[in-house]
Amino acid sequence: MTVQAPAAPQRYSFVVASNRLPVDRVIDPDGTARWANSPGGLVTALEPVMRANNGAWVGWAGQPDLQLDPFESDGISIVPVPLTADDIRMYYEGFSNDTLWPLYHDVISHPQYHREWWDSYVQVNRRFADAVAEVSEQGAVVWVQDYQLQLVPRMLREDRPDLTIGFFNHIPFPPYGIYSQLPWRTQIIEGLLGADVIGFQRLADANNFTRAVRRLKGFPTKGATIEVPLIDESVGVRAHGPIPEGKPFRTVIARHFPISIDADSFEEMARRPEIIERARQIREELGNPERIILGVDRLDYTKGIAHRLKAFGELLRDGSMTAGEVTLVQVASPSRERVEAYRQLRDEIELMVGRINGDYGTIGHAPVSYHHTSYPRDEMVALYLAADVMLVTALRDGMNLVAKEYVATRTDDDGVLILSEFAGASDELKRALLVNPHDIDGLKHAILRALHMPRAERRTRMRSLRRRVFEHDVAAWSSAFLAVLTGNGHAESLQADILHDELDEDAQPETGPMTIDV
Ligand SMILES: O=P(O)(O)OC[C@H]1O[C@H](O[C@H]2O[C@H](CO)[C@@H](O)[C@H](O)[C@H]2O)[C@H](O)[C@@H](O)[C@@H]1O
Ligand SMILES: O=c1ccn([C@@H]2O[C@H](COP(=O)(O)OP(=O)(O)O)[C@@H](O)[C@H]2O)c(=O)[nH]1
Repeated sequence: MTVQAPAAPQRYSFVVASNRLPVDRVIDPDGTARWANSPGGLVTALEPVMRANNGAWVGWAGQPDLQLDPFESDGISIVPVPLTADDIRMYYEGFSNDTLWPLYHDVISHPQYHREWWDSYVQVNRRFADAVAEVSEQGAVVWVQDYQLQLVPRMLREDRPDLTIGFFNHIPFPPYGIYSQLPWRTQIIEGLLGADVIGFQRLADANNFTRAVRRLKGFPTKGATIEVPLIDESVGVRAHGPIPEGKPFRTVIARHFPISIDADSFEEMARRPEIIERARQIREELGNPERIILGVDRLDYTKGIAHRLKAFGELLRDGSMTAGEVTLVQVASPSRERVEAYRQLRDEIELMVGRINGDYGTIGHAPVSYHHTSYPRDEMVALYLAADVMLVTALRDGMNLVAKEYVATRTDDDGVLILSEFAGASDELKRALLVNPHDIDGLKHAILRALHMPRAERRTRMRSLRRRVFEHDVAAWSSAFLAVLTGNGHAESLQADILHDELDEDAQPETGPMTIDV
C-alpha cells in the first residue's frame, strides 16, 4: 500500500487572522450549505486590502465543527480554523462576548468571569497561532485582528520570531480602573506585547493601553513607543539573534489608526439609478413622511438603541413632532443571540418599539419602522439615501462604520449626521451634531435641530464630513498601519492628522523590512 504524504500547506507572505472569515458557512432550511458574506465592520474594512495584497485570511467559518481545507473565495485565499460547539460557547460567546466585550465597553453590561472560559480562550488562541504559523512563509507579515485573538501575537513571536507581527484592536481599550478588574489582565498585556505594532481606533485607547503596560509590567513607555526587555520571557521575546549591545529591548509601537470604509465604492453605489429608485420606493413604502430618521446597528447594548427610542418617544409625547411627519427606521441586525445580555436587550428594545407604535401610531402608520434583520449592502445604501437624519447614539463604540457609510453615500451633500461622542468616529467627524446619548434632553434637542436644519448648513457640514471620509478611507488606514509595521513608513509620509502624536523614528520591527503593497 502506498501512503501519500499530506501536501505541504501553501505559504503566504501576508496573512490576516481574525475570529471571523470574510465568508460565513450558512446552512439553508433545506439543508444546503453555501458561503455568504459575514456581517460586521471588520470584514467590510479588510476585504479590499486582502485583494490588493493577494494574501491569506485565517479565521472561523461561523459554524461548529467544520473541518475544511483551505480554499479560494472571490480571489482571497481562505484558511478555515475549526471551532467546536464548546469553543463557541466558551471562547466566542463566553470569554470574547460576555467577558471582554462588556469590559472593554465601559462595563455597560456586567462582564462575566469564568475560569473555564479563559482556558478555552487560551486554547483557541493557540489554534489560531498554529494555523497562522503553518501558512506564513519565512519573514512574512502577519496582521492579527481584534479582541478575540489578543494572545496570538505572543504565541506567534515565541514560535516564529522571523515574522513581523501587527495587531489591531477594533473595539475600545478601557481605562486602567476598569481593565484591572480582569483576572487575566497581565496575560492579555503580555499577549499583545508579542506584536511589533499594536493599533487602536482612538488616541485615548492607545494611551489606556500604554498605561496598563506601565502599571502591570513596569516597562518604559514614551509617546507611542514601549521598550520591551529582550530578556523578559513573559512577553515571548527570546531575542531573534544576539541581543544588541546598548539596546537590550524590542521597541513596540502602540498608537491609533482610525479605521475607515471603502468610500468610493459606497459613492459609486449611491449613484446607481436602481439604488436611487429603491431609496424613492423606501420613502413611498413609509407613506412619504416629511422626514426620515435612520438607525442601523447590530442589536448590541453598546449601540444606545434604547436611548434613541426614549428620545424619539418623548418628542412624540411632547408634541414637538407628529408621527405622520417623521418616521424612525431602525434596523437592528441579529447578533450574538445565545448570549443572555443580548436576549434581554432584544426584549427591552422590542417592548419600547411596541409601546411607541401603540401610543402614537395610526392604522396606516407606525412611527417606528423596526427591522430585526441584516440587509445586503445595496439596501443599506438605499436606506442611507432615503434618510434625512442618521442617528448614531452608541454608548461606547470602537469606530462605527455606519456613520462613515452614511456620509460617503450622500453625493447630494445633504442629510444630517447625529453622532455620539462615545463612538470612535466622533474624533474625526467633528461637523456632525455631536451628542451625549445619556443626556436625553440634549439628544432630543439635536434631533429637532437636525430636522429643522437649513439646507445651506446641511450642505456645509456634509461637505466637510465627506472630505474627511474620502481623504481617510480604508486604504489610507491599512497603508498607514502597514507602513509603520513594515518599517516602510516615515512620519512625514503618513497623514499628519491621523498620526499626529509623537512617532519614534527608531521604532522599527526587529525583523528586516519587508515590502508589501500598501
Ligand atoms: O463577529 P460578531 O461577534 O458578529 O460581531 C461583528 C463585529 O463587531 C465588532 O466591530 C468592531 O469593529 C468595527 C470596525 O473596526 C468598528 O467600527 C466597531 O465599532 C467595532 O465594534 C467586532 O470588533 C468585530 O470583531 C466583529 O466581527
Ligand atoms: O443590516 C445591516 C446592518 C449593518 N450592516 C453593516 O455592518 C457594519 C457595521 O459596522 P459598525 O462599525 O457600524 O459596527 P459593528 O457592528 O462592527 O460593531 C457596517 O458596514 C454596515 O453597513 C449591514 O451590512 N447590514
